Amino acid sequence: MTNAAPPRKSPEKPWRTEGAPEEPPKPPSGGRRVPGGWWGLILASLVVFLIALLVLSFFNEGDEPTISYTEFSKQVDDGNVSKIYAKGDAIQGQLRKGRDNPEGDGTYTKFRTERPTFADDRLWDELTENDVTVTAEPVVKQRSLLANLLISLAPMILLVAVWVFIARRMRSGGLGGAGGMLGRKAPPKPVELEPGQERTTFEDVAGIDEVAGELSDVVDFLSNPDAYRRMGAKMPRGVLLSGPPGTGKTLLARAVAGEAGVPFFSASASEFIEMIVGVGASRVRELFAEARKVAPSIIFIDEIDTIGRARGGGSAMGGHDEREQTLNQILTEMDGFSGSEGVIVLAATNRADILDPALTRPGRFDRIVSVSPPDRGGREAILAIHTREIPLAPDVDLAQVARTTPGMTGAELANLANEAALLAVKRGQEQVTRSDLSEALEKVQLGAERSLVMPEEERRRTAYHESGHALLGMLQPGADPVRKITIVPRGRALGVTLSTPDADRYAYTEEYLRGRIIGALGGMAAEHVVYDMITTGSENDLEQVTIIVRGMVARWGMSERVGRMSALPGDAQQAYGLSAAPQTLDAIDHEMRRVVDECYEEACRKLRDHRGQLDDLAQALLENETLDEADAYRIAGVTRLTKDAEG
Ligand SMILES: Nc1ncnc2c1ncn2[C@@H]1O[C@H](COP(=O)(O)OP(=O)(O)OP(=O)(O)O)[C@@H](O)[C@H]1O
Ligand SMILES: [Zn+2]
Repeated sequence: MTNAAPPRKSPEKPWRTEGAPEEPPKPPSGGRRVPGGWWGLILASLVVFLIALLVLSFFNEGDEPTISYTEFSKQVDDGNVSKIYAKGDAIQGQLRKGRDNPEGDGTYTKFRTERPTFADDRLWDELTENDVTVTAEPVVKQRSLLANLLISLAPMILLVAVWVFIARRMRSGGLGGAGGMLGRKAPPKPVELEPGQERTTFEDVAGIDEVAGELSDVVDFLSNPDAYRRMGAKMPRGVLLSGPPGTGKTLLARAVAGEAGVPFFSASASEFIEMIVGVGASRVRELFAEARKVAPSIIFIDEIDTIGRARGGGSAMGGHDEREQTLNQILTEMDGFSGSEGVIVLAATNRADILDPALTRPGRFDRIVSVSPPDRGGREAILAIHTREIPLAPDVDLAQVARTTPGMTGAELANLANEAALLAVKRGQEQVTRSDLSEALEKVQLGAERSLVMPEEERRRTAYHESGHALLGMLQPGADPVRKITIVPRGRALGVTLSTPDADRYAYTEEYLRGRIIGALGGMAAEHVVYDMITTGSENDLEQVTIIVRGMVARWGMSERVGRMSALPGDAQQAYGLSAAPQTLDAIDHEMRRVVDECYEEACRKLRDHRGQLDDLAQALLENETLDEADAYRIAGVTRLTKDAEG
């Protein structure tokens, strides 16, 4: 499906309260790797600095020892000192010839010392009495004219050198000049397609058939460019694959190349960005040149949003100019295609909404293909692909696994299959069984178990916290069924309650969203109702609540007072610098608080009304640690409200 209109919301991840660890947040784009060139520059400056130091020390021979003021005083009294330089209280001096080895430890002829400010001596008189030549100022030894010149000019020379250096890089695009010194990376290498080698095809991609279909004419063109050329037909130059992480965008691009049997060049946009302006652009140039040499071919650029985000938006580090130059170079290269050259650029992003409109203009990435997480059938097919090489026990039902994994992406499913296989190996089995799969699923969904000995008191409180989530989830009409409750610490969480929908969900009602807020507040409410106190254990819950309520009030028009508009920016608007008026922000704040307060009150009230069931659940959790769906509903005495829509 080519999406001109905003895409429907894709099915959401199963939600969990006290969520197990999410993927670690990616660092802000733009600066995601330490640019090699920058290090080179630092190294160069260091070398220059060292040389300067060497030159200096050459002119500044001999380090005088520092002696105590007492000794100095004595030397003066003994008439050993011939002359001194003084600046403030710092004194440098020289001994008379032949008097250089006065008593014991010293073999110095020159020295320095510091006169204590409180020294209440008659230094001047002593000096004159003993015939010492006194010179005030330059404490620093007189240097030759040349050395002085060098020192004063050194920073200037350094600056100019750096400037010339950067300018050269810019002009030569990093190809000539001192390029080698900066450890420039080799241009991206194509993935060779040797006859014997197994190549990725559409067979390896499942669950996104309509997307593969959309790309089939690209394959057609690549495998037979002459036919298109004769007809004078123009192919799209760029196709943008847009979708959440792990949905198989890279896999698809590879499959297109594999199907057509053409070379595949892949690069991640963040690799282009260097601190030094011009390097990214030159890398782009090289990449396209390579691809043209062996055309027809495919260039795949991952994370295109790193360089392709709309201008004027909040710029990340990594240099605005560099990003813009790299982007411009890509656009220029794409404009440069005559369309029949046979180089097609596929790019991937999970943030199509923030892309610079220049990228999606006709003749560039004018075809946007959105890749969504797979539906139930798709999940089953993906599981089948990733268990092709895994011996499955007869009790394994992939359709059933697919039913219990709404929202999971291809990458997550691949991971699930692998985890199950690992478990089977660990247990010394010949085949992967149903129970391996369900345990692997638990691990993937809830996070890995942690062996953590919890004080009894805290275990109890956790049991009530999770029971609060679970009971409210079960009581809420239309809420996602509770699948699992556990007080075994997992990931960063002390306990987890997992709810997943029966069927894939695409849009949400206000009632459902309120239900989710109430459920998410259930943990805190239970602690409040049972212990009359709250703990820090609800941080993650509150984050979820905030995200949902912000959406309801400021983006989905569910508050009368704020009105039917997207008042708070989504990223697209942020990129264009739109933001709400102060009064609107006030109203949003007020409304968000109101909704959350209402939900919290309702959560507490419901838990008080159903205190018996709450106690039963908590007790069962303390005894069993983990409850599955059937147990949970039975113990709470709640009838399952939703029907299994898909199975
Ligand atoms: N539709 C699918 N069919 C089969 N396998 C899939 C599918 N989607 C993902 N996978 C599996 O997940 C892996 C990771 O997917 P891939 O790297 O292509 O995702 P992506 O969308 O490019 O992710 P990202 O945005 O993080 O780069 C693939 O190598 C493949 O094993
Ligand atoms: Zn919680």
